[in-house]
Amino acid sequence: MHQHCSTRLWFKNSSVGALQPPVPIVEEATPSPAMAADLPLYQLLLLLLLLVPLFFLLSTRRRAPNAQRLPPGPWALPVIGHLHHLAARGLPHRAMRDLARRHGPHLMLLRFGEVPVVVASSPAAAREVMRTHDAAFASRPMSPMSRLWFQGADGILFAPCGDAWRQLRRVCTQELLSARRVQAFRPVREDELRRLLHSVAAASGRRPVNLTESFKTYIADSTVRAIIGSRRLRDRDAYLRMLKGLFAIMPGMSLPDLFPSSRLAMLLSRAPASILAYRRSMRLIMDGIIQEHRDRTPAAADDDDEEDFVDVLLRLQKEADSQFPLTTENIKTVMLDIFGASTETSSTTLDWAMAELLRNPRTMEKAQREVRQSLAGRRGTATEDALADLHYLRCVVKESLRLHPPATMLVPRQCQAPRRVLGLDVPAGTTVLVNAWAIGRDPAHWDDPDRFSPERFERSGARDFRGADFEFIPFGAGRRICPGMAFGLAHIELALAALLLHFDWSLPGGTPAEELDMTEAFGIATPRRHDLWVVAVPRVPVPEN
Ligand code: HEM
Repeated sequence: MHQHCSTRLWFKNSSVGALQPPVPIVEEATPSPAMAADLPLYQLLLLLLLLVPLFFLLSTRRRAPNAQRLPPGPWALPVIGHLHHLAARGLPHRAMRDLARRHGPHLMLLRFGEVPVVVASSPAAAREVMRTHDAAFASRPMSPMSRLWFQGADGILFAPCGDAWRQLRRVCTQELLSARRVQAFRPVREDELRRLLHSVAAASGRRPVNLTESFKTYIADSTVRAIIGSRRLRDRDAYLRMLKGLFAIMPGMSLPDLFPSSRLAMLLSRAPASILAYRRSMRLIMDGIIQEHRDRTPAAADDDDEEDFVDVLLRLQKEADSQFPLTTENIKTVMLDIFGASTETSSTTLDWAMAELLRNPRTMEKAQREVRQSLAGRRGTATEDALADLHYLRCVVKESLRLHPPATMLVPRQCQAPRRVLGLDVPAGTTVLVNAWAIGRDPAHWDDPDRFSPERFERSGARDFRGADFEFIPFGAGRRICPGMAFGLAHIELALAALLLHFDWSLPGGTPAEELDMTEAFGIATPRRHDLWVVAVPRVPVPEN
């Protein structure tokens, strides 16, 4: 399949395809049969050389009714395909937006090594992929490195669409990340928030605080507590380092993933050995956690609301009917999936939101006014009951996710059966990326798209991110939409409200707001290039307990 697609693509974009038949020149150069008889041999050969490609071009055109109409794309090189276009243009979501503007504003076909990739860059194309043809595009590509990592226990995040994924998706939406379970973890969130506030308060007024690091700790500790019931994840820092290293290999850009049919790529690349080493070490940590949970007295996990994710998964493993048993390997993958999907996305969103507020002091003032008026007298701090009244704060979070969706290109999908999308053919097996970042900044759908303006979400009928408005899709849409939205937003809104309530904020050394560097870095959740160092001045005392 790959072979077939890439061959077509190369032909389509090769110089033969690009230089359309210059008809007048061909007509001038085409002699009559009588003339041909007088021509010397080399001129005849030249004529043949001109006519043969023309013949093929016309015969392809005549076959047009049955031929595939593939999405357009820029010119490709042999072997590497379009990778050079990306290498020359900085971060992938920006490079692909720029390429799409010139070559395929809705759909664009690229080739990464051997792998055909379609990029959807408009709300119309995103709607086709994630609503009209949702079932056909609901799978994920399984690259050689993913296969090595999962070894049959695919989990949920990167799992191809099938019965095993469906079962785990149900476990996620109905058990692990249901509204009731998110609510049950409220004391954990509030406790971790207190730690965050105390660490900021301890430094405030005296030295700048690294908020980027504080956010990472807050989200990671709260997520770990939800998963394993304790913040004592053995080898936590080593684990986080491994996760980072793993995500640097996994997004399909290693040599074996770019050339899946090549054994040489597998032999030359260091990725397979790294994947296996990470797999061994990370699963060892998971084994320890699972064993501890199995060894616990049943009474310890008796109360439904006290269960952590591992308790739930082990309970379901016992209860599950035998058609799709929940294997221990699968439980480990789900633990890793949830940790990986939750931590970077939520902490990066918090980081961007605070950075935008610092860069836009009037917006910061307005959000603080709302928070302080609304929370005045309520237990002296931010609690989750109060969040429902913070309409402007919610708009701040939405605007931040519009400008800085952590998953800029969502999570890759794969086309399972050939589909015609907006009049163009997407062959089965094609990887599909949706450029959510470009869609959120598209001037055809957003006024002044690069400006941070939460007010745009205050208007009635404003867009929402729950998968119905395809101009705004930071959590994706359709059957693979993020099931952790409520869990993530609960952390983000609570922390923002509390930080705006208790402190006033400025940049170290009196740096003017507009000089805050907002450059993005390459990373699994597209973080800011530099950590966010800030000065916090206490306004409302942080309660002791
Ligand atoms: C700001 C926070 C977050 C953002 C922006 C985000 C974004 C996304 C996106 C774009 C996808 C892919 C959707 C698609 O393919 O259409 C996704 C999938 C997923 N997310 Fe999130 N996410 C966030 C937080 C979380 C949290 C906190 C959790 C878990 C606690 C989580 C768990 C998952 C899982 C398990 C999937 C895979 C779903 C599947 O493939 O069926 N996410 N997320």
